[in-house]
Amino acid sequence: MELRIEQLSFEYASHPLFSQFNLQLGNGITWLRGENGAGKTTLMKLAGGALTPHGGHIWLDDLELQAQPLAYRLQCYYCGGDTPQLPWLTVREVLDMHVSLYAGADAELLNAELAAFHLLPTLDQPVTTLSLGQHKKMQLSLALSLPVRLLLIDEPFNGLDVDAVAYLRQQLAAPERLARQCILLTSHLEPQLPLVQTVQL
Ligand SMILES: Nc1ncnc2c1ncn2[C@@H]1O[C@H](COP(=O)(O)OP(=O)(O)OP(=O)(O)O)[C@@H](O)[C@H]1O
Repeated sequence: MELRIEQLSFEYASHPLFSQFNLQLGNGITWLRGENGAGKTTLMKLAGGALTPHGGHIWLDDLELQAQPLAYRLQCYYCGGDTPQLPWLTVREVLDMHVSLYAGADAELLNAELAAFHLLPTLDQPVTTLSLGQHKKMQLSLALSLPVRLLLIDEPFNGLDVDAVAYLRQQLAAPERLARQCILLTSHLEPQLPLVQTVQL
């Protein structure tokens, strides 16, 4: 599996960020580094199809984002620090929506992740009532269980309690996962994970 970004350009109104930018990632974990404001989150959103490039091409294997945007997006999951997109839903409804969107999603696997993160008691709460750390755990439960080829995780360990950090490290480092998924993560601290590549922005 491979993520390929070629000749990418992107700018915010007053802020050029990427010009003729290239990146190629294979299976396993890539650590995306860079100072505050370097563009790490923006790059992850571009790679996940949440932002549209102003130029260039992005492929996941033979799927080109611009040519097959829906099919491409269904092979990615972006786990960011954003607040809930659909604030009127319960936690269960947010999760169900993802399970029904992603073909092959395994509800039992998702349940196991929710249990590991101690989120089962929260399922019927409005998603807006989750704490920051619980919201992160909900997103991480999806990240760890959805059958996607590309995982994009912004600051995976921020806001997590000690047990959750240890659990997440163990899950991300599982050899079976590293062999089948391309994982791009940002972290200001050394992630202490088996890395295949470090990219400095
Ligand atoms: N929606 C937006 N509109 C305008 N400018 C933006 C927007 N989002 C981000 N930026 C700007 O783009 C630059 C890159 O932001 P981005 O969030 O990608 O950086 P980052 O490397 O993830 O930073 P950090 O390490 O602080 O999270 C920053 O200067 C930021 O102010």
